Amino acid sequence: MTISVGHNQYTNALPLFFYIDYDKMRELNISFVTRLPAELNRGLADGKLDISLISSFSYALNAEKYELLPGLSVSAQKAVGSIYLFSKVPINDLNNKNIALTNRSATSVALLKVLLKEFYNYDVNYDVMDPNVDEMLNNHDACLIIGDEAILTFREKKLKLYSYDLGRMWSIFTGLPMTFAIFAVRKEIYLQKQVEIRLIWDELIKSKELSREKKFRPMIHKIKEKYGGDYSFWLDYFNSCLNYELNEEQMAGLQYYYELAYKHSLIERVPNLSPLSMLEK
Ligand SMILES: C=C(O[C@@H]1C=C(C(=O)O)C=C[C@H]1O)C(=O)O
Repeated sequence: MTISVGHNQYTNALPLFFYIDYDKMRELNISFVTRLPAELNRGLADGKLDISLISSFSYALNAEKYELLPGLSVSAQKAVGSIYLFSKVPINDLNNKNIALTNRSATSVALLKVLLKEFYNYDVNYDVMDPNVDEMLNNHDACLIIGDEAILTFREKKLKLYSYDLGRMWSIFTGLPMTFAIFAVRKEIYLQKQVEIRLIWDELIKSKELSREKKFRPMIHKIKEKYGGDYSFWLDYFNSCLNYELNEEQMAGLQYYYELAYKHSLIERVPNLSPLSMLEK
């Protein structure tokens, strides 16, 4: 039986995947499937994927079927650099307005709803759309875009629109980091395939550590060919904005996010946040 691993195609996730030994994985019948976050969330929930980087919000919706892997996440200490609310008007004028949401996210969509309800007490009309800023703003006052599209939009539009980094907003209001994505494995697969899941986890941890040791240099070289930008911009993104750990600090941020999502009826219960301890080194 092949094990299908979900690989997030956005640049933010690259440090977790860049140094994986894909030849070794293939020999072990482990295949990597590259998709956008919303597709990975669906794939793991439907059982098309066995283990995946998924939106932390999606974990809350399916926690009874999943196990959480330790030591891996896509988090931001403060500003995240790729999750923006772009707005025609200042955020203080967004009450009762229309906001378009990217259809590629789960965590950030719920995070925006939490932030605008809990800390601004706004009522907002939301519509989910493809992440094209011009189309989104055609009929809406603001839009939420994540990932590579957000990085490129910020670069092009930053002088014309108000932009709000959701990681920064979360940090200002709560003093906590925000965890956007985590690694989950389906419980039934974990029970059958503990050895292989452990091997995959080792590779992900190795990739995370090597990426940091090499100062993200080889991967930035590749990213620049596709997206431009200079080394210091991308280094800042990987090094200062993003964080790939899942330690107590990230867990505290995630726990509070879930509590607020529950308070505002976005999830039915706050999930249990206990990563698989047997996997720890
Ligand atoms: C930092 C990011 O993290 C992510 C945000 C996600 C979400 O909002 O559901 C899911 C996975 C990550 O890609 C980003 O996409 O910009």
